[in-house]
Amino acid sequence: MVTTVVAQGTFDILHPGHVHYLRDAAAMGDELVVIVARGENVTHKQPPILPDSQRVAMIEALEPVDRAVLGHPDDIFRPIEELDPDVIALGHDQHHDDDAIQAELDRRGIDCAVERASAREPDSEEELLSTGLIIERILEERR
Ligand SMILES: Cc1cc2nc3c(=O)[nH]c(=O)nc-3n(C[C@H](O)[C@H](O)[C@H](O)COP(=O)(O)O)c2cc1C
Ligand SMILES: Nc1ncnc2c1ncn2[C@@H]1O[C@H](COP(=O)(O)OP(=O)(O)OP(=O)(O)O)[C@@H](O)[C@H]1O
Repeated sequence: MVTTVVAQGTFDILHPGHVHYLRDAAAMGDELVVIVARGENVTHKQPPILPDSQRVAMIEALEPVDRAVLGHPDDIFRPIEELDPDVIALGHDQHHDDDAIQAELDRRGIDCAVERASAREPDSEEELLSTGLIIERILEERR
């Protein structure tokens, strides 16, 4: 039986931390589907610069990813119901509460584990493993 893993995030300006996360998530099962957050739903930090369709296309082009889909506008569990994954791989710093997600999966009758992916640390002082930090660097150096 094929096991499906779901990863999710904004993925605005791509960097090696994203690749690490998606490789880690892919290693948790046989196929990896990525739910890309709608820009309108990214309210806990600055919204993405790049449009939804461009972020989906870039994630789908990455080697560990089998499929990328744009998230639902109102109900983040709707795509999960449709995809029926075996594992949800949360990013190491994603603000979602693991137990709350597990409780909602149970409530909806979805048999799925919730795991945390590992973090990748910068391998040099110059490396920027955060979209927010890349944008800060651009604003500092390209005014
Ligand atoms: C299990 C799960 C499912 C999600 N599904 C959606 C979705 O359908 N639509 C959406 O806009 N965001 C969805 N999100 C939220 C975003 O992927 C994301 O967590 C957040 O908006 C972006 O912030 P981040 O990149 O800091 O994680 C989901 C998150 C989780 C944990
Ligand atoms: N250095 C990293 N190591 C491992 N995972 C990462 C790293 N950076 C981002 N991720 C993961 O990639 C996913 C998408 O990240 P997101 O789009 O929020 O980018 P980000 O670079 O963390 O952005 P920002 O720093 O602006 O919040 C999240 O699940 C996050 O945990």
